[in-house]
Amino acid sequence: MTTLSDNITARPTRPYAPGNAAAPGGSATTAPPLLAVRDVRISDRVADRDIVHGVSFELTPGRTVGIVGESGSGKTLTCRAALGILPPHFEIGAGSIEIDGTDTATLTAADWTALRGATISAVFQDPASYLNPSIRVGAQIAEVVRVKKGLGRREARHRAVELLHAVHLREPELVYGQYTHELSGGMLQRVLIATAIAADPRILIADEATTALDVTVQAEILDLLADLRERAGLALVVVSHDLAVVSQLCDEVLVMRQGHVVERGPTRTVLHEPRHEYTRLLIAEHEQYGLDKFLAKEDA
Ligand SMILES: Nc1ncnc2c1ncn2[C@@H]1O[C@H](COP(=O)(O)OP(=O)(O)OP(=O)(O)O)[C@@H](O)[C@H]1O
Repeated sequence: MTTLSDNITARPTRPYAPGNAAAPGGSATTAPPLLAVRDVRISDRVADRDIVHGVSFELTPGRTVGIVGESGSGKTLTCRAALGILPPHFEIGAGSIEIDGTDTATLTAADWTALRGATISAVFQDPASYLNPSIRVGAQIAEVVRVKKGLGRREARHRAVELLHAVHLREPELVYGQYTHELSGGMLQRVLIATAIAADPRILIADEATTALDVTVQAEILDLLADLRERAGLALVVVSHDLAVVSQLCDEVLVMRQGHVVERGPTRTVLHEPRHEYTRLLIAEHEQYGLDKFLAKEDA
């Protein structure tokens, strides 16, 4: 069976060379950033206050940036800004976001609709709330393929089954015909990932995508994301409050607190030699959850 990865790698994309991708922080690189977030400030117009006070990062194909920090620190708003889906009374007050070289400030609503799914996509926590309970999950994926890729019904169905296979769901034909209430949390998260990658995006934002899952399923989903990144050159933004998740997946990490990036750098450096007191606190809090294990693995 043809897998998603086969299909994605077969299409002409910018070259992805794991060894020569940009060093975190953006030094020597051949690939221009797919996503460039430059000193973005996000404000709440109703409350008349700034919520995010200047976030910057660049993401090239095959690379992963992690955003960690306490609840309410602005991680999700930053992602929503990159997806063009800020809540109604929020706005980007300063800075810029470029997706594949295009300043998103110039995009119309129709441009955004075309871009989302096809270039930048996202997976959030609580997959059930993003899927329609009364439509078979496979049909929901097929619909994305039909609308975004312009395939006919039969091809879209075939592609949806391929995608279910690509996210390592066993018996994808069977899963295709199931409803959300028939699937476990881990299966639903895989279905949501399949939906998110259905139109072959180049950037995938995973915002607390594994938070609600038990440890084993979480590890499987993280492996799946890493696999998609390696095989398809996906660029990933991983938002998590869990440093173990970040240490496993991310090349670079931003630590946010109260809307500020208090520390950023290569993941290993930040986690091994934290400079900011808040990062040290986060690390201390996480030690009991097995962060040591991942750090040891990276050192090996
Ligand atoms: N739709 C909204 N309406 C009002 N306030 C909001 C909304 N979305 C976010 N906020 C506020 O903006 C701030 C940043 O929220 P954001 O969701 O980005 O935080 P976060 O770092 O992702 O937190 P968490 O880890 O809990 O998801 C918080 O104070 C939050 O209450």
